[in-house]
Amino acid sequence: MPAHSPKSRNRELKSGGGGRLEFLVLSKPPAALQRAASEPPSPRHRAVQQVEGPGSGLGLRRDSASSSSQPDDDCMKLNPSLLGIALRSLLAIDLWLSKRLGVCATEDSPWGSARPIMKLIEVSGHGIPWIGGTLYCLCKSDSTAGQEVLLNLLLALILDLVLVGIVKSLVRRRRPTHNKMDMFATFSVDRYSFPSGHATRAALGGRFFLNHLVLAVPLRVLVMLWVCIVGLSRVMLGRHNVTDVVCGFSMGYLQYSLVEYMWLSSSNLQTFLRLLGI
Ligand SMILES: CC(C)=CCC/C(C)=C/CC/C(C)=C/CC/C(C)=C/COP(=O)(O)O
Repeated sequence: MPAHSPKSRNRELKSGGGGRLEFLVLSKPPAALQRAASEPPSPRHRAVQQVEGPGSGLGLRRDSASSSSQPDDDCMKLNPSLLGIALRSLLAIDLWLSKRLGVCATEDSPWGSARPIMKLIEVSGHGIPWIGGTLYCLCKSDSTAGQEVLLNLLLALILDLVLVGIVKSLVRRRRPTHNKMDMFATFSVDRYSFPSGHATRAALGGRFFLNHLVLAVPLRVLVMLWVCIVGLSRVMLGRHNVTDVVCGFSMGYLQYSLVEYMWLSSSNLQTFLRLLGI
C-alpha cells in the first residue's frame, strides 16, 4: 500500500496525527476567524510572529490544549468593547441625523430656497469679517479699556484659527458627502470638518460679547440666538455633521476660558501695540 493512500490519510485525519487535521481545518476557518486573520496583525500577534517566524499564522502551532481556550486578541475581535459599540452607534446616529438636517445642502434640497440666507449666516461667522471688524474697531477705538478688550479679542480669534487648524489636520474628518464645497476664503485644512470653525468662533465670540459688552437683555438673547443659528446653519448647509458643531461649541467655550486666563492687561498691550507700530 502506498505511504499516503486515501485509507491511511483518513486514519491520520481521524487521529489528528502529523498535524494534517489542523492544517485542513485552518485552510477553511469559520467566517469570524477568517475576518480576524485578514485584519492587520495586532502588536501581540506581530510579537508572536517575530518569535515563531512569518509562516506561523493564527493557531498553526497551537496544540490541542491551547486551541480549546481562545487567545485574548481573538476574544477582543469577537467581543468589541462596550465603548466601541457606543462610539460606533453615536457615529451612525450622527451621520443619519446630519444627513436628515442637511436640508439646504444644494439648491435642489428640500429647503434649497433658504440657501442664500444660510450663506449669509455663514458669512456672519466667517473669520474675515470677525478679524477685519476687530482690527477696524481697534484702529477707531480711543479708550484704553476698549483697546484692551479688542486686542484680546483679536488674539483670541487668531488663537482660534490656529487651534482649529491643528485639530482639523490631526483628526482629518471629511465633510459630509452631501456638502457642496462652495465656501469662500478657506484654508487647505478647511476641507476637513472636525471641529466646525464657525461653531468655535461663534461660541468664543458670543461669550466674549456677553462678558465684555454691557448689553441689554434682548441683545444678550439675540447674541445667544445668533450662536445657535450659526451652529444649526452649518448642519443645514451640509457643511458639517452634528458632532462637528457640538464639539466646535465646546472647544470655543473652552478657548474663551483660556483667553480669560491669559488676559493681557492694558500696560502689556501698550508695549505690544508699540512693537506692532499701531
Ligand atoms: C480682513 C483682514 C484685515 C484680515 C483677515 C485675516 C485673515 C487672513 C483671516 C483668515 C480668515 C479665514 C480665511 C478663516 C477661515 C474661515 C473658515 C472658512 C472656516 C471654516 O469653518 P467651518 O465651520 O466650515 O469649519
